[in-house]
Amino acid sequence: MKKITVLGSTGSIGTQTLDVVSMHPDQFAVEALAGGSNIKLLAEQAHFYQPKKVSVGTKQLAEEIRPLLPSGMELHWGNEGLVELAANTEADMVVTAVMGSVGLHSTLAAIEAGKQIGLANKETLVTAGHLVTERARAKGVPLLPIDSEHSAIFQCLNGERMKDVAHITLTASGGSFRDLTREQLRTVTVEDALKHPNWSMGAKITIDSATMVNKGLEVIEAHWLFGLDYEQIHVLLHPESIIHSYVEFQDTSIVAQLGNPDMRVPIQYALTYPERMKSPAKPLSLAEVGKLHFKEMDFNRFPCLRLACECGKMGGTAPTAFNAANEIAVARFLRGEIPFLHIESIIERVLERHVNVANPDLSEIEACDRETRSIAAGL
Ligand SMILES: NC(=O)C1=CN([C@@H]2O[C@H](COP(=O)(O)OP(=O)(O)OC[C@H]3O[C@@H](n4cnc5c(N)ncnc54)[C@H](OP(=O)(O)O)[C@@H]3O)[C@@H](O)[C@H]2O)C=CC1
Ligand SMILES: CC(=O)[C@@H](O)[C@H](O)COP(=O)(O)O
Ligand SMILES: [Mn+2]
Repeated sequence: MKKITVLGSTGSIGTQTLDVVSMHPDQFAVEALAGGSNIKLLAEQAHFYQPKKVSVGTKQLAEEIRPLLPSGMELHWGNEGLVELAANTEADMVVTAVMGSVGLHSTLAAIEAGKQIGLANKETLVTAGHLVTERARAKGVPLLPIDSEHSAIFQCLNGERMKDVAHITLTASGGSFRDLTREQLRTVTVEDALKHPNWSMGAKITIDSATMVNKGLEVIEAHWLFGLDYEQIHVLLHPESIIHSYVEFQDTSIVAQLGNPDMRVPIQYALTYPERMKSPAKPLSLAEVGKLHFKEMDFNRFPCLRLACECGKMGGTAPTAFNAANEIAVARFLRGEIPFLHIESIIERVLERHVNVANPDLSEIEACDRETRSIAAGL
């Protein structure tokens, strides 16, 4: 039995991770579950999966959930709760599925405790990729990608040598507004933005997909996961999200990973790696699909992708600032405080002011994250 801890168990990735666990009850057991504010769902999960520890977002929520939990179940809260569940259990793997750079400390704690990481929380690698990958290397801990594009690349690279890779291509659906002009983007609503054409995901990543920030975060994530130069990481528009990403080798051979858009496949691969098991996902029929479409990425239509790549290349605290500005701007958009196009202008203005710190340590990353959030909230 592989013991799994899920941080962010009440979210889109978290619930699908638990679906995968339920599909293979003889293979997986749940060791600990952390949610944020959805205490009703977390309590249900606690009764069903019987984890040893549970954590919620705040002390107040801990008081509210206590009577709903099985008696005697160990309960934690806040960032300390996430760290406790990440490090102090008998889990073999920690699935990092909280949203945002709040996941950084718990990911580092899980690595220090020698846990395998099933990595969905891409913001962690964007905000502090050099620290996370250095600690994972030092501890001999694998970072197993859950993000669909990175899982695809990981699968394409199986048994290959990195020196044979010419470049990789991350595919992008184009998001909710892919057919709109920039002029039309001025008046789009939150409701429209939350309708992703292919994937059902949490609110923040769905907005990131519409701004193309998601692909920018994924370029930086790929840089750290696969140790590739930014010039070797390409992005291609592919509206169907059937080819999840691909690798081109020095001899011009291309190896791609395909499937219907269903996150349970990459989640399960991270959990079972290097083995494969049956999945409830619908098998892909290329005959039914008929045609696939591709288009060059337009960096003027999607300026956030250009900004993210520039920050990635710059390194230091630039990606930290990019990520923090985006997290605040998206939260403000979702609350109805700013129009859609202000997400990118907030990121631009934050970056204009940003003073880059090269090779930052954890406290410098935290300071940049905190200060950027405060600036972005005031713009
Ligand atoms: N959804 C997807 O298909 C994909 C997601 N990802 C990445 O996976 C991560 C999760 O995404 P997704 O599942 O969509 O997001 P959701 O918003 O659906 O879920 C986020 C989870 O994190 C919890 N959470 C949020 N803030 C805190 C906090 N401060 N403390 C503790 N828990 C917290 C939420 O709890 P609660 O709801 O109880 O408040 C919820 O369980 C993101 O980094 C995203 O980029 C990557 C690829 C695909
Ligand atoms: C499912 C997944 O991995 C998301 O990150 C997805 O990639 C979003 O789609 P686009 O960013 O391509 O719209
Ligand atoms: Mn993705």
